[in-house]
Amino acid sequence: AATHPLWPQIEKLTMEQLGYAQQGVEGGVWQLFAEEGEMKMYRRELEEDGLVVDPLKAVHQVRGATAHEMAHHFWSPDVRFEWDTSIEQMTVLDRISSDTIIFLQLHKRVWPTAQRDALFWSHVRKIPPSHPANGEAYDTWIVCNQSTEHPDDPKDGKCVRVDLTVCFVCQTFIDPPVQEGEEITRDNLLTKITYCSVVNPGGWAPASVLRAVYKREYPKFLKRFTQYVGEKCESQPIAF
Ligand SMILES: CC(C)(C)c1cc(CCc2ccccn2)cc(-c2ccc(S(=O)(=O)CCO)cc2)c1
Repeated sequence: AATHPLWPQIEKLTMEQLGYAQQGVEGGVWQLFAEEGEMKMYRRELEEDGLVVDPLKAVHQVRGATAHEMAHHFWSPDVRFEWDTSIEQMTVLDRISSDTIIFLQLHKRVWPTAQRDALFWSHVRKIPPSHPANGEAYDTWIVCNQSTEHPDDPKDGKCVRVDLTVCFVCQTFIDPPVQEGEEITRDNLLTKITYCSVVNPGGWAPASVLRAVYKREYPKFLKRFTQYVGEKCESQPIAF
């Protein structure tokens, strides 16, 4: 896989997105627009040639599942339909390697906008702790989704292509800490999640509609996804 032509871009963007996700939301740049329990969703108002592109950053923390389990289920094509209610069709155009897939997905139409699709590579990777000394015991996991081209792109012009850059970064902490030799149970797992997305809708869509979709859909999506993974994993052995 390291020889694939996309590899340098995948490597570069994944590490850039990791840095971006780990930046705080201080400084007044980010506007808190939704808060539900541990989940906080921020956005920046940004328009590109009259289109709403509003970068989004959501932070959440959940108990009972690991960063590995969260990232795997976010990346895996096998379970995409179980949690992502915004898509109508999904095709795996290419498997670049065991951790990188090229997806083509058709999203459900959102009235009154035209139907949209997305073609992107999706890469999942674990990042070893950078400061194992100060108790940062577990790996950080990241999924990075980036729009790309592909020879099998149907390009039938039937719908509008969105341009997206998405990253989903998670890290697990053992909280409360367990004593030496004591078994870690799912009750000890605390996973912090940062979800960042910049999606150019790719064609005319009223700012009011897009912003309404953001406000409505994104909080639901992240809550639904994390609940789905928690329920799916609760009876399984813990995958760190
Ligand atoms: C609303 C907007 C941000 C522009 C938007 C519009 C549409 C297309 C559907 C749609 C929605 C609303 C208005 C028009 N079209 C899709 C997405 C989108 C695609 C992918 C991902 S992902 O995190 O990679 C999970 C894999 O599916 C998240 C969001 C976003």
